Amino acid sequence: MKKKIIFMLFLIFLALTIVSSFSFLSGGDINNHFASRDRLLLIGVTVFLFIYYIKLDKPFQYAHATINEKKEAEQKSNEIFTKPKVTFEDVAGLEEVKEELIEVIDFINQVEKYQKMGAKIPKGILFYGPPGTGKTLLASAVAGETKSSFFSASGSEFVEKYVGVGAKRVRTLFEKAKKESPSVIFIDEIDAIGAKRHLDSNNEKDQTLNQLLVELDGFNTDQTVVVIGATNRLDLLDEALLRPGRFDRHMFIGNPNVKAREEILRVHTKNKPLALDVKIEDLAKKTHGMSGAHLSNVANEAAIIAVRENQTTIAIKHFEQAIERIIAGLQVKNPSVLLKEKQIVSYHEAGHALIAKILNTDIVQKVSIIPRGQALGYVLHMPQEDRYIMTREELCSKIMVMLGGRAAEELIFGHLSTGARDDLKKVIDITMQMVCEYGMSDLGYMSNNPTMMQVLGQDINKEMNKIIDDCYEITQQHLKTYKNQLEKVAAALMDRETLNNDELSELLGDFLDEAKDSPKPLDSDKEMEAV
Ligand SMILES: Nc1ncnc2c1ncn2[C@@H]1O[C@H](COP(=O)(O)OP(=O)(O)OP(=O)(O)O)[C@@H](O)[C@H]1O
Ligand SMILES: [Zn+2]
Repeated sequence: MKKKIIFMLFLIFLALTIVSSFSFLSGGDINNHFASRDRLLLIGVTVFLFIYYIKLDKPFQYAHATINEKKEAEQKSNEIFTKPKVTFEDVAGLEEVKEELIEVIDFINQVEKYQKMGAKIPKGILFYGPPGTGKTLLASAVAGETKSSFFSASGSEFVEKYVGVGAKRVRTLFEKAKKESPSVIFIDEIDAIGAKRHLDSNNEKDQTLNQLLVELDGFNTDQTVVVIGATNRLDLLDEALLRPGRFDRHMFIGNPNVKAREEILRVHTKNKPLALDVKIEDLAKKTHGMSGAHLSNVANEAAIIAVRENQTTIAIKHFEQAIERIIAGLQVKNPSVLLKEKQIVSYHEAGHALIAKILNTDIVQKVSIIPRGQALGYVLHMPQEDRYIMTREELCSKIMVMLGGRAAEELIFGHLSTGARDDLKKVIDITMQMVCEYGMSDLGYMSNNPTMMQVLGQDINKEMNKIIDDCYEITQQHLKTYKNQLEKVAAALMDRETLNNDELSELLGDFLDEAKDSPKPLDSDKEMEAV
């Protein structure tokens, strides 16, 4: 309204200015003092009205919008919470993680019991692992099991263009969660706010992260709020976030093995009419490398295909079509390539595990052919004790374990594959240190000094190759001697996809039964050896 009036006034004054100028140009009296002063006044007022109108139209309005937008951004989403009905029964597989979470659940359910003993509630839990593996599902199951209020947010929701808004939203979220306690706050994609703070220092993001840290440090013991963060990239997170008292419990949520895939498929076909020819065990075998989300998709797609074909039940062919469709979407290789690759990876990992057993190096905690990150399979080692000093023999043993994969492939298939790339990188790193830092070669003492390294380049190479060749030969010998065992382990991996230390020992019988210690719970200190 105001804008309109100003605009009208502006038009009137503009018209007056034009008329007066016109009369002046067409021979009005130049010396008329009043007329000339009036004209100037007219022009002045017109210009003023024009500027006022423009200002009213643009910057004022923008400022207004900014405040509104900012307010809106502050209030956005995260006050909404639910009371999930999901329980651990709906989460298939992931037994180790569920076991660890039971402790947290017990804590929430019986706070007083723990408080009496002066125990503090575990505040921050971090789920990490590939997408679609059930991190969100698991977090809502924790809330479901404890009848807690469930606040779900995504890290990216906190990333705002206005400084302070993200931080304010974090604060409101925690305030609300405390009010609705017991609560579980789930922050997906936590790396969006919790990424390392160095390089691209972004004021708004830093403020948000700082606020999150303040909140994590800030609850009292009488407020039962558990925060679960999830990320696909643990390595991106700022260390401050991972410190004790904050997100100090890290749980890897990986892709399911064959048994877990079977269970997930059972969960997702529970309420679907299946034809008699559907064998879930077989479907599980055909879906190697898929995540829980893919499997839930397979079940849904199969149902859709069956409906489209006017069937009353879902048959195996519908599942097969669904699997093909999802595999095509994933651009995964066709099943026959997949099978061949699975075989190579099985022997490769079996090679690592067997050599580790023979040489009695670190405890093999788990050997698996489930893809993880870039790796097609992996062996998890658990150092037997904290080591600060290693002998030459021990370093050689480490190298041999790493070469075990490649040696097994060569022994069984007669050819080498690209799968040992990461192993070789690590082998080269260790040998380089042995030669150049620890003086463990015929070159004797030498320091890691660039000039010396340049002069001795060729010799260093020769010494390194000598060590690697020697180690490789011994590794091959071992695998030849224990080829039966190698085949046993590889076959078990083909079938079960993961073996823990006990299963491995059982499989190998009395064969060098040295690794008696039972596996310890997962933690981030373990060494992971990629294919
Ligand atoms: N272990 C599982 N048991 C049953 N269903 C599962 C499991 N894992 C995944 N799913 C199915 O996949 C869907 C997606 O899983 P969810 O959103 O929990 O994965 P996520 O790990 O949080 O993924 P992202 O990292 O992409 O956020 C779930 O809703 C569920 O249907
Ligand atoms: Zn390997």
